[in-house]
Amino acid sequence: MTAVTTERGTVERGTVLEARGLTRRFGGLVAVNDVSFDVREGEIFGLIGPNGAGKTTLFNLMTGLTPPSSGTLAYRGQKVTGLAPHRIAALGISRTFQNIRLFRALSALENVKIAQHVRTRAGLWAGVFGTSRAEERRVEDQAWALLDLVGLADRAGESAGNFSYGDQRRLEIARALATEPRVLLLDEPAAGMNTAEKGQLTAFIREVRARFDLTVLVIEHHVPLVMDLCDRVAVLNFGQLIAVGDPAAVQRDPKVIEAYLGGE
Ligand SMILES: Nc1ncnc2c1ncn2[C@@H]1O[C@H](COP(=O)(O)OP(=O)(O)OP(=O)(O)O)[C@@H](O)[C@H]1O
Repeated sequence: MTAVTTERGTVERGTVLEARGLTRRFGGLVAVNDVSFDVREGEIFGLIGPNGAGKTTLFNLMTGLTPPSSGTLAYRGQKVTGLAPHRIAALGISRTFQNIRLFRALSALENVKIAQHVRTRAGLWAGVFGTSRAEERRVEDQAWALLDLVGLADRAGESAGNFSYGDQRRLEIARALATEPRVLLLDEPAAGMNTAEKGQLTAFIREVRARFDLTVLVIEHHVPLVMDLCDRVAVLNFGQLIAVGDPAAVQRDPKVIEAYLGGE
């Protein structure tokens, strides 16, 4: 058990995710190389590293999109490596993507409602038996609440493809939250955001964590944002984990400085 300080105060929390020896090879390239770390319940855990370091591949291993060559990931003590992405999502691990994956022609509201169906009975049976009115109303109300949370309720009827990058990223977060996750993985949430939007992102992610009692993992290139936002930070370089710890200590770590300067 570890003490974690959140908006709700300091509490003792256990380990949510345990990565042990996660490795992924693509031909001769070892994109993720024997990576082990723990993520504690309720923390915001940053994943940084130079381009091509293996950050997205690690998220793909954790969410079942890419099977590991070796190694395991356990979620609350249960091994999840080997499970299909939808099974991992149903256990409570949800994510956004570096390359936004919205249904561009559909409205913001429809995008959130579709994501919710991963979780609802309606999702399983709607195609066969139709959906009950009460269920449909619950899905609709929850979708509106999520759009309100991400500040897009007044644009619920607009096509997602019309939104700015920043708004699309917020809509992606609403979609990820619609699956009622316990762990949320954000792949470069600030990418494409303007300075004002980036400035609001820290408060927004913290609010989302508190509201939904989440554990958050975030891949982010914008170092000031990572340092401000994260409780702990892990650094990947050429697929290997070279540092894990509190943001200030990681920033001072000679191995980390070398990795970043070496890449320039
Ligand atoms: N499906 C794949 N097939 C072959 N090589 C891949 C595949 N996916 C990733 N790679 C390679 O694995 C390495 C790690 O890529 P990855 O996208 O995980 O890095 P990253 O740290 O997320 O990079 P960035 O910060 O640029 O997004 C890169 O060399 C990449 O080219």
